[in-house]
Amino acid sequence: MVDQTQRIFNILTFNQISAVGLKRFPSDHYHIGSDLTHPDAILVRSHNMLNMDIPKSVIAIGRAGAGTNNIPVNEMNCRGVPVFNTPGANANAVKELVLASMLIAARNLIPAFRFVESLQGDDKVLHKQVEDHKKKFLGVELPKRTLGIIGLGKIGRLVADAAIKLGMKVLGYDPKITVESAWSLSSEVQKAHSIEDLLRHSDFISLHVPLMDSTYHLINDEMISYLKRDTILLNFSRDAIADEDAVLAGITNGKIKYYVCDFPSQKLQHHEAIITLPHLGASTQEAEENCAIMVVNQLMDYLQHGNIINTVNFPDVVMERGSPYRVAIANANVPNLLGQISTCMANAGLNIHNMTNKSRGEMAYTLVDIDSPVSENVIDDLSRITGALLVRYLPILAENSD
Ligand SMILES: NC(=O)c1ccc[n+]([C@@H]2O[C@H](COP(=O)([O-])OP(=O)(O)OC[C@H]3O[C@@H](n4cnc5c(N)ncnc54)[C@H](O)[C@@H]3O)[C@@H](O)[C@H]2O)c1
Ligand SMILES: O=C(O)CC[C@@H](O)C(=O)O
Repeated sequence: MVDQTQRIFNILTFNQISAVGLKRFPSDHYHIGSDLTHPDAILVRSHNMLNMDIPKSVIAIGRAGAGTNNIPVNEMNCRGVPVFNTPGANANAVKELVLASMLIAARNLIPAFRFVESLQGDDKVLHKQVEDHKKKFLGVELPKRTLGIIGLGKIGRLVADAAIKLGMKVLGYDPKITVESAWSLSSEVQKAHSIEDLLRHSDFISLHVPLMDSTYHLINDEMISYLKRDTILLNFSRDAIADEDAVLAGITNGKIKYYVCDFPSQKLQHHEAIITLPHLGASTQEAEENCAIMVVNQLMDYLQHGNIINTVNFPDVVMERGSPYRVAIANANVPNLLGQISTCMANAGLNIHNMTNKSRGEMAYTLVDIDSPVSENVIDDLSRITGALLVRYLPILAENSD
């Protein structure tokens, strides 16, 4: 029996994870490194894990950020491995970059800057060139213009708030909006009847949806055909949410004035109407720290106590410890699993102190606190139940257990 406060957890890191977060792992019980061979958990940002062999030892993945399209979530479902993320922890950073991008595009700042950089001659020549040519960079102001926001989650609603404060009208579209988002959304955000409605009536459009099958090429030729002329399109979500060929055609036919996005590609490079940034949305000191702290706290709570908060594949399940002997079971959401767990424990003469079970789609998760120690045989029996994907015994025996 391994006391969870005594054992060592190995955490494999991909990408640069803020030290402010990493140092929350107590160094006597957590080994952190980028070259560990038998990791218990992986900490990642944007590293592409889709075609990678994830060691069988991995029981959790923590994404220090929002998007999890770089992680094989379905494969992890089959293994009963939760994929954590950090909702909202970098939302303000993205919001600020979206605001900056709207202003940069509205005032033609990139071509204006390039123009000034290209000038040659003394100050007198320079000043003349500036005054002769500045009309080419005539911009527009934001108040009273309409910003259409697709996706009103953690980022979309912050962008909406900020745009309203700048005097813009905001149209929002999010058919899957959560109750929490709807409550925190400004009443000044107008609901678009459809995505076409939003596209037809916006001067600026900002995308804030996750990349999934249903959002792949959400912005395509047809959607671009609905745009007004000279729309400014902002994509700080993911590259594949907008079809690059459709965007390029939209620029050529005058529908799109600027495409500002966080995801460079060869097709998008060296184009006057395209501003790409090197995936900078979450790259602020504050966001990196917030994400790292949040994901590390969530991982530790899961590894030591089995609690689950903020995953993309499991329900939130948190139970205060009612006894030192806890079993955590990640299971498929199928009938009679709880009955089989209880029977297995009763057959072993174990008394259940407290138990919780929740499901989300195909996945479910069960925490059971037992009044007495649980033998390895019982854990083996539980693991053999059809649909039980990952069974962990998490006893805390030390006096000072936290
Ligand atoms: N550029 C960056 O560095 C950066 C940083 C953070 C997040 N992101 C990207 O932004 C995305 C959104 O982040 P978030 O924190 O706001 O996530 P979130 O989960 O809080 O919000 C996403 C919203 O999109 C909505 N949605 C889903 N499908 C939709 C559809 N077809 N049409 C309209 N709305 C739809 C959801 O209902 C949800 O409200 C992330 O998934 C990630 O890909 C990028
Ligand atoms: O980690 C990053 O720098 C980017 C994170 C961002 O794309 C996200 O989805 O949260």
